[in-house]
Amino acid sequence: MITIDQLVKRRGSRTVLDNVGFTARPGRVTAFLGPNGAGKSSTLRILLGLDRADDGHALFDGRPYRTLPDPLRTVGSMLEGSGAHRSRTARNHLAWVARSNGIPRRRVAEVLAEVGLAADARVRVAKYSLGMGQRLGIAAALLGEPQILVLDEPVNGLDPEGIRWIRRLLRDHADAGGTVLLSSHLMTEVADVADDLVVIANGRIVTTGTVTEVTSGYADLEEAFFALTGVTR
Ligand SMILES: Nc1ncnc2c1ncn2[C@@H]1O[C@H](COP(=O)(O)OP(=O)(O)OP(=O)(O)O)[C@@H](O)[C@H]1O
Repeated sequence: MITIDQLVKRRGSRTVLDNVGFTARPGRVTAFLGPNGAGKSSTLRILLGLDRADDGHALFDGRPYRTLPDPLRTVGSMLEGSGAHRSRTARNHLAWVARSNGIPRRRVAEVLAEVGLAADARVRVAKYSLGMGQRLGIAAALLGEPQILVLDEPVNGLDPEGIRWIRRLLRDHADAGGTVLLSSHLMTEVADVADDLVVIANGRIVTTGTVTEVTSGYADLEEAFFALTGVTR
């Protein structure tokens, strides 16, 4: 379970997160949705201990990320692509992440197969397409077999087959009892896979609920998104 409570983040005189609060529950795919600059990455960075909040809490099963005894086995995350050095191969990168987190080496081959990168495991990351980089980032997130997944824009750069694949992966993870939180700036991208939506605009949560609850009363998914976030077409 992910609990975000009254999160406040200021940058200079600007409040980029204004009392942001929501939960992401086990067995559910929760999509964190909002236009560019709404505050999604800022929230996820605080959740993952990469940035500090000025106020509020962001917790995994009641604990901040920094205090988790075995973080990669509890939470798998991906922010801004793979995070791998360009001169490394996918295999080297994952082996390094596994080694530095006490994860058995056999997991490297397992996750490479799971994300469809086995044949490209010895290719340097510099030669990867955007979609392959996303797959590598997801492979790293899966290494520790975590119960919770936090993924920032995981669909970004994936082709239609890749999008179908990630939706299946996230659905299966939640169906197996996992907690999945993913961010997106496109309602149409997540409506098929998400159970719950959390919509943010200008640093404030504007609505939360199931996909049906959030989109009812609107002509279509895009209409709902534009109306809720105040984005004008
Ligand atoms: N390091 C930073 N310094 C100053 N302002 C920042 C910084 N990072 C983010 N911001 C500002 O905080 C606000 C929220 O940005 P954030 O990246 O969290 O939005 P987002 O919803 O993730 O958008 P996107 O979909 O474009 O990634 C924006 O106005 C952004 O300009």
